[in-house]
Amino acid sequence: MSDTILEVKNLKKHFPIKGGIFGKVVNSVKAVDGLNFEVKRGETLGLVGESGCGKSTTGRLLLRLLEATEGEVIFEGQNILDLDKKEMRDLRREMQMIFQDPYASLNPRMTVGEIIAEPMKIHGIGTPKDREKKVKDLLDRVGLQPNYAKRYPHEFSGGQRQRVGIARALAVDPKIIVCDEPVSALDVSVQAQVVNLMQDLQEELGLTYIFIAHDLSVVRHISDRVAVMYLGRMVELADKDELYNNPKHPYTKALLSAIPIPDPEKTREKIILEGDVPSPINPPSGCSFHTRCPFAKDRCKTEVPKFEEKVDGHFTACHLSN
Ligand SMILES: Nc1ncnc2c1ncn2[C@@H]1O[C@H](COP(=O)(O)OP(=O)(O)OP(=O)(O)O)[C@@H](O)[C@H]1O
Repeated sequence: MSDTILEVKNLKKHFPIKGGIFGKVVNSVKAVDGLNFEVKRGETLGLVGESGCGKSTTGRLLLRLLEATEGEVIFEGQNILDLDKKEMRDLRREMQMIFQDPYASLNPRMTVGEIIAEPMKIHGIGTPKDREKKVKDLLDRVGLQPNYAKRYPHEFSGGQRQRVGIARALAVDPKIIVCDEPVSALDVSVQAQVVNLMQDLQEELGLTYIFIAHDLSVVRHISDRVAVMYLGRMVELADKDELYNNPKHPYTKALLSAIPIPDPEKTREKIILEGDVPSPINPPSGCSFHTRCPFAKDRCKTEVPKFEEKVDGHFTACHLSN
């Protein structure tokens, strides 16, 4: 079995912007603009970056909940963007998603048991009795009482609802789960419990996670490797300790400047981000970060830096890093 479970090549999503009375396409939002990376089997790849950099769009493209404008998403050797509807429906079993807002993503009119059983029903897995048993097992596995199956989402706390969301994702025995800000809406104390549960499940079931989050401390805790996105592109990707201890891209350095370092002996270069994030409708030429980069040179204004492996496993897209 290959070590790589997912491979992404030149992935793009440009949302058209229509204008005028004829609704002609006048421009586009370059939400995702040429991603190239791999996900290793059994790892957690963290995906971070400021609001609007394209994290959620990337997550949705990987599961083909959104159609890509260009590129390839290769899951276990097969480009999923080439699959027809039926083939894609079968493959969805292998790839699930956990959402940020566990309340919005759970149907309030269905019992928790029905919610968790629904993906199994859709994929024609088991008899009603098998499903009932699996629901109870799953509730137990995510730390909820099996008799909660009869209750409705509004009867649960935020943390419990997210546990239900996790149980629903696990119901079809997926290999990979895209977790889109799964703990951002929860209280800090509950966040740790849910993250720990996710780590235990990963170990038990050999799951692969893509973990999207704003919070760099949470990402550091759960991830094996971390990728940093800026305006639809990846600017840095490395093992988490390497990324947090030795960031190479000025944008990563700026993001990390804001979080405290656990080791008081160490200091971190402070890089202050200037200005607002430019629009993904008309991103800056060259390196799209050059308008906010304190080190930008002339070359950065015109030449798009390649996303390259500069040292073993440490990728950066910056003309100035080595
Ligand atoms: N359906 C859509 N139509 C047009 N533009 C969109 C659509 N969905 C997302 N966008 C735009 O694409 C860009 C990337 O959005 P995305 O939600 O992927 O970012 P994000 O990094 O997940 O942000 P956040 O952390 O705030 O969720 C944003 O500029 C957003 O406004």
